[in-house]
Amino acid sequence: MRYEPAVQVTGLVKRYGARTAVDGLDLAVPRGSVTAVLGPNGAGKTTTVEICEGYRRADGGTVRVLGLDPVAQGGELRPRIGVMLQSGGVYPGAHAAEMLRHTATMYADPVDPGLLIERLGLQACGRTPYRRLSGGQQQRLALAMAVVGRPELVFLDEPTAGLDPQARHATWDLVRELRGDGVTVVLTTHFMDEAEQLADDVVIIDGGRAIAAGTPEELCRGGAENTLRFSGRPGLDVGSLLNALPQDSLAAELTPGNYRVEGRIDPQLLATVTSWCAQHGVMPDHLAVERRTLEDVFLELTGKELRA
Ligand SMILES: Nc1ncnc2c1ncn2[C@@H]1O[C@H](COP(=O)(O)OP(=O)(O)OP(=O)(O)O)[C@@H](O)[C@H]1O
Repeated sequence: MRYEPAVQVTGLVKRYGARTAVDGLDLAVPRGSVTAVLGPNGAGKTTTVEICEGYRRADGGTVRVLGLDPVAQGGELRPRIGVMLQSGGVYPGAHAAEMLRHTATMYADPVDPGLLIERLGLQACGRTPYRRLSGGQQQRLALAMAVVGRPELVFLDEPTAGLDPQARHATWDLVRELRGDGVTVVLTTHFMDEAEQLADDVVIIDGGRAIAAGTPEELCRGGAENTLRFSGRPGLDVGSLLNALPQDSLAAELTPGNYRVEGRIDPQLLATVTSWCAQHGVMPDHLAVERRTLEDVFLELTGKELRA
C-alpha cells in the first residue's frame, strides 16, 4: 500500500518583492522518515519550511502537509505538527519551564514537560527567564516545545546550530527516537555530518529549487571520487588490470607501487581486483575504498563560492 507523503510540495514559488526566494521547488517527504534539507545560505530552505508550517503564503505551486493545505486548513494541521523556529515566537520574560508547560497544555496528549526538561539538560534553567538563557539553552527549549505535543510531523530549522557537542548528540538521539516512534522529521542543517547521521533522505536546494534528492548513499554513489586504492610492487601491468574491470573503470599507478581504481566500486569490483592480484602474485597492501562524502557532493553541486 502506498501512503501519501507527509509533505508534498510541487512547483513552489515565493517572492519577496523583486527577489524570487523559491523558484519552482518540488519536495516529497515520506511518512515516518527523517528528511534533511540542505542548501547554501539564502537558498530558500527556511522560506520553504515556513510555508509548509503555514507561517508564510506561497505565491505559486501547491503544498500539502499531512494531506492538508497549511494556510487554509492551518487550524486542523497545527495540533498535528511540531515546529522549531530558528528564532522568535516566544515571550522573552517567561520562564523556560513555564513556557514548555504552557505549550503542553495546547495539546491533547503531551509528553511530560519535566521529562523533556531533564532529557535536554534544562533542569537548571527551569526558572530562568527565556531572555537570560544561553543561545544553546534557548535552542534546546525550542526543540522541547516542538516535540512536547507528540506531533506526527516535526519541522526542525537548524536544530543544532550553536549547540555544544553534548547537546548536539542529545538532539540527535531525540531525533532518532522520534523516528523510531514513527514521527516524520524534516530538518534543515548546514552540518553535512548531521545529515549523514540522521537522514533517510536528503534534498539539496540551491537558488530556490531542489537540485538533488535521494538517500545519502544514492547521492554519494558514482563520480570520480569513488575510488579504490592499494599498493603492491611497482610496475604492475595496469592495462591487464583494466581489461579485467568493467568498461567504465579507470586504473592508474599514481606513484611507483601505488595504484588507484576509479569507477563504481562495489563488492564485485573489489573481488575482481583482489582476484587479479592473486593471479599476478600481488599482495594488495593498504587496500581501501574511499567514497564521496555528502560534503563532497554538496560542494560539487552548489559550487565553492560564498553566497550573499
Ligand atoms: N522576509 C523576507 N523579506 C525579504 N527577503 C527575504 C525574507 N526572508 C528571506 N528573504 C530572502 O529570501 C532568500 C531565501 O531566504 P531563506 O531564509 O529562505 O534561505 P535559507 O536557505 O534558509 O538561508 P540560511 O541557510 O542562511 O538560513 C534570501 O535571499 C533571503 O534574503
